[in-house]
This record gives sequence, structure tokens and C-alpha cells, in this order.
Amino acid sequence: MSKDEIKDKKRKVDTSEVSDHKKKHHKKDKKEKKHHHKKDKKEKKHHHKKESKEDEEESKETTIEAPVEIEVEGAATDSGYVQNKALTAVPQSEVDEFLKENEVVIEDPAKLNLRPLLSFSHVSLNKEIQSEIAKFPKPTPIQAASWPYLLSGRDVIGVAETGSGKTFAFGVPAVNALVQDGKKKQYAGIKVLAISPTRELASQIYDNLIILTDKLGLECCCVYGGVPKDDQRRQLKKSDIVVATPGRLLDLLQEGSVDLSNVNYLVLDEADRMLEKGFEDDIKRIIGETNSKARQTLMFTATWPKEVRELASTFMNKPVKVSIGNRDELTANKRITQIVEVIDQRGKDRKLLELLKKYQSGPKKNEKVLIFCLYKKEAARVERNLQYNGYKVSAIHGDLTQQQRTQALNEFKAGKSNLLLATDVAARGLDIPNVKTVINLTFPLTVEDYVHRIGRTGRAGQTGTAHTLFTDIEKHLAGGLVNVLNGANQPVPEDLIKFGTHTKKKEHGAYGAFYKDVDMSKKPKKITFD
Ligand SMILES: Nc1ncnc2c1ncn2[C@@H]1O[C@H](COP(=O)(O)OP(=O)(O)OP(=O)(O)O)[C@@H](O)[C@H]1O
Repeated sequence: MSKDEIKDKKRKVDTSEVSDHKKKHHKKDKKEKKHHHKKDKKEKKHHHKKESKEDEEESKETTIEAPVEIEVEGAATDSGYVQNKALTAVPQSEVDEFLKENEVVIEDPAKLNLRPLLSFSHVSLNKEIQSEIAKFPKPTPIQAASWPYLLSGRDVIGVAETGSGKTFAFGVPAVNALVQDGKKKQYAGIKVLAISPTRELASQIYDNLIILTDKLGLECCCVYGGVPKDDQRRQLKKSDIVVATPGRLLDLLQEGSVDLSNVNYLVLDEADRMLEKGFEDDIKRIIGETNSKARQTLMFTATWPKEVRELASTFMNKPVKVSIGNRDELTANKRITQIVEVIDQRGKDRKLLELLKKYQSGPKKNEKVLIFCLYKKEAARVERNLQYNGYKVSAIHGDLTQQQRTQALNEFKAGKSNLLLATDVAARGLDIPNVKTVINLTFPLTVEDYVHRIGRTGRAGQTGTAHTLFTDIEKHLAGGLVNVLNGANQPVPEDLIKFGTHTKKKEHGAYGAFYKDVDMSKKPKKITFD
């Protein structure tokens, strides 16, 4: 495939959340970009004015010292964090063991050395929040390690595998900051803003947050495109917390229906996606509307490619990076069995029927299977083909109305349908219970997207299978895929290695293309969920 064909392919892919809005405002964006760039630079200067060179150097901490009571003044907000006595009493060896076992790496330029929370009783939160999260046995590693820093008001980059509880990792400290002495603080406009790349994910984050806010009288709303604006306009006037997709949020900002100037807790979920070229300008403009002096900025993701790190740092103030597992390399959740088959492009339809027999017949009849395509048109064609062969299949892609998308997802979540066909609109973040198998009918555009797609199974400590059909059209991604398979100790088919050991990494407009050799000697490390 020629370079132009690849570019063309990229354009046609279902990126329906890169909304019409963006197309509309693209020209305007270009003009404003210059202005915002200057403004961003100014902001950054402001943030970093007091930093010494020494502070800027990152430090790698895998051991937390000094089991003493630490009181930390919020760096960017007025929130304070006091390490509680129960945590202080934990022997250092136990803390070290936890960090080692879970491969927790904390890189903190301010070297605060905050201990991870080994149990929910190790943190003093609002009672209602505490009782909600206590339904889980204990904090997941990303929650354990990031909460102390978030409760201290620090900017945090949280990188942890798919399905490892990142939503509550950023959600719990967000909601906790809005209450004081057990009560909701006086209304002071929108304080918390979480941005997500897709409507479905925004809606899911909202569902998680209202579990926490419901009993506290806090107002939370969710704004995304494809549905009427009136109700969203009304809710925005009284909300403390807003979860949004960028396109609709910018529309509402431009018409003056939303004021983000009080936002002091900003989350970019699926942060690497949000910083990609398609979203970058929107994100800059949204961030430019928030309270730059008091803002705590959070970026959470399962994949953190080098290409976006520099851009991320322009929005953050001395961020602490909390990673679980070796997140500098692209790694998949190790509880997922990954099967990759190299096939001829023309054999796909027949192969899919074979796979469905394998994963959804006999005792597996009712197991949930999620099939990924790359194109909207492809999804529509496969849907017809499956229906023709007697399968009841729901679909979610950008050519469907929001109502159809929501209905398909809800039916699949509730188990009313057990076969869902999706494009990459559903690749990231969606937490669908009991998906046993992910089938990649067409490989995604990047290996990062592959990691996110297969992460729809094997969530919250469960296991799952990902079966991927790979053709020579995607051979430029073979090396990256080999690395991911090796990293998770999965078999690598000979046919895949034949495509070569170079991988062309995702291009980022600002940083160009990156090439990397495959490390065939790499051995996986063990990560435990609980
Ligand atoms: N402490 C916990 N213990 C057990 N399960 C948890 C805990 N916290 C959250 N969960 C559950 O784990 C599941 C996955 O969480 P979540 O959707 O936040 O994952 P994620 O890390 O954001 O995944 P992705 O990278 O795919 O977006 C959810 O069903 C959530 O309710």
C-alpha cells in the first residue's frame, strides 16, 4: 500500500467522535492556534516560574521511605493530604513488597514519597464515598498509588492496564474535593471537568461518578453530541462536575452556555488519544478556558506513547507519573490470551463464521463476543452478512444515530444480545461486563488501539481471549504487534515474524513518525490485579 493510500485509509476510518464541529471550526482553529499557543506558553511559564532546575529532573521511586505522618499542603489547590495513622503503622517492608509485586513506579519531581494505600482504611475520605468504594475489596494499584498525590493537589499522569480501575482513580479524589465536613461545599460553578474521546465513554464515566455524588447532593452532568442541547444547557448552569466529549463542549462554550473558568480539576481520560492530532486543538481551547492558576490536571490512560508526552507536559505543572507495570513499553493486559492468525484478506468472512462457532456454540452459546472492524462501511456489511447467517447482532459505529448506538451498547451490556459489532468508537474505555472474546476482524490503525480493543475483555481481574486476523495490508504494524505479544508471553506466529521486525509507529503531526526495532528477547513481567 502506498503512503497516500495509507493516509487515505486513515481519513476514512470511523472516527465519528472527531465531530462535525471540528470540521466546521478547523479553519478558525488554525487562526486561533497561534494565539492559544502563545497563551499556553505564558501559562506554562507561570506554572514553572518557581521551579529550580533540580526540581525539573524526574526521579524514579520504587521505594517509599519514612513511615512518619506526612502533611502535605496542596500544590495547586487548597486541598491538603494527611497520611492516616493506619497507613503510617504499616511496616516499610510491606509497602516495598506491594510496590514491587505490582510494579508500581512513581516518578515525582517534588519527591514527596507518599505511601500507596494498601487498604481503603488507609485513607480518610468522605463517609459516603468511603462506603461506596468499600464495596470493592481494596484499592487497585493505580488507585492505591495515585490517590495520595491527587488528594495532595498534585498533577498526575496515571498509566495502568485496561480495566484496572482508572475511572475511580481520578473520580474519587475529584468528588472528595467538593465536600467538606461531610457536606457539599457552597456552589462555586463547575469545578471538575472530565473529557473523554467518545460519547459512550463519557456516559460511562458519568455513570461511575454519580454513584459517588448521588448521596452528597452534588450535581453532575454529561454533555456529548448527537443528542439535543437544551437539557445539557440547563444542567450546565447548576453542575459541579461535567463529563464531556470535546466537540459538543466547544459548541456550548462558543454559544456561551458554559463557563469553565472555575474548573480546577481537569481530567483527560484516554489522554494519549485526546492529545492526538484530531483532538489536540480542541483540547487546547478547552484547557484555555479553565482556571489556569488553580488547576490540577490529570491524564489517565493504558497506553502512553512517547509522541504525546511532550505535548502533555505543556498542560501540566510538575506532574507525578504513576505507572503500573512497565508502561514505557506498550503492554497489554496479561490475563488476556492473545491469538493472532495471519490470513488472506479474502478469507475473512468465512473465517469469522468459523470463529463464532468456536467462541459461541455449545456450552459457550451465551458468551459475549465483541467484533471489531475498522470502517463504518465494513461494519455495516459484516452486520448484514452475520444476520444473513442467522446471528442476532448489535452494532455500534459512527454511521448510526446516537440512540441506535446507545441502545446497541445497553443491550450488549445487559446481556440481551451477546454479539456486538463495533468500530474503534468502542475500542477505548468501555467497561462491559463479561466480554469473553474480542475478535479483531480488521486490525486497527495502531498497535496502541489494538491494546485498547483487546482490553474490552479481561477486566477487573478476569480472563479473556482476543483473536486477531492479520493480513499483509497491516504488515507495517507486525513488529509492534510482535512486541506486545512477547511482552505478554503470548505465542508469536511465524507468519507474523515473516513480515519483518521493524514497526512503523503512529505518526503525530508535531513529532513525525517513529521507527523501532523489535526486541525478540523481551520477557514478560508478572502483574497481579488484586
Ligand atoms: N478497587 C477496585 N477493585 C475491584 N474492581 C474495581 C475497583 N475499582 C474499580 N473496579 C472495577 O473495575 C472495572 C474496570 O474499571 P475502569 O472501567 O475504571 O477501568 P479502566 O482502567 O479505566 O480501563 P480502560 O483502560 O479500558 O479505560 C469496573 O467495572 C470497575 O467498577
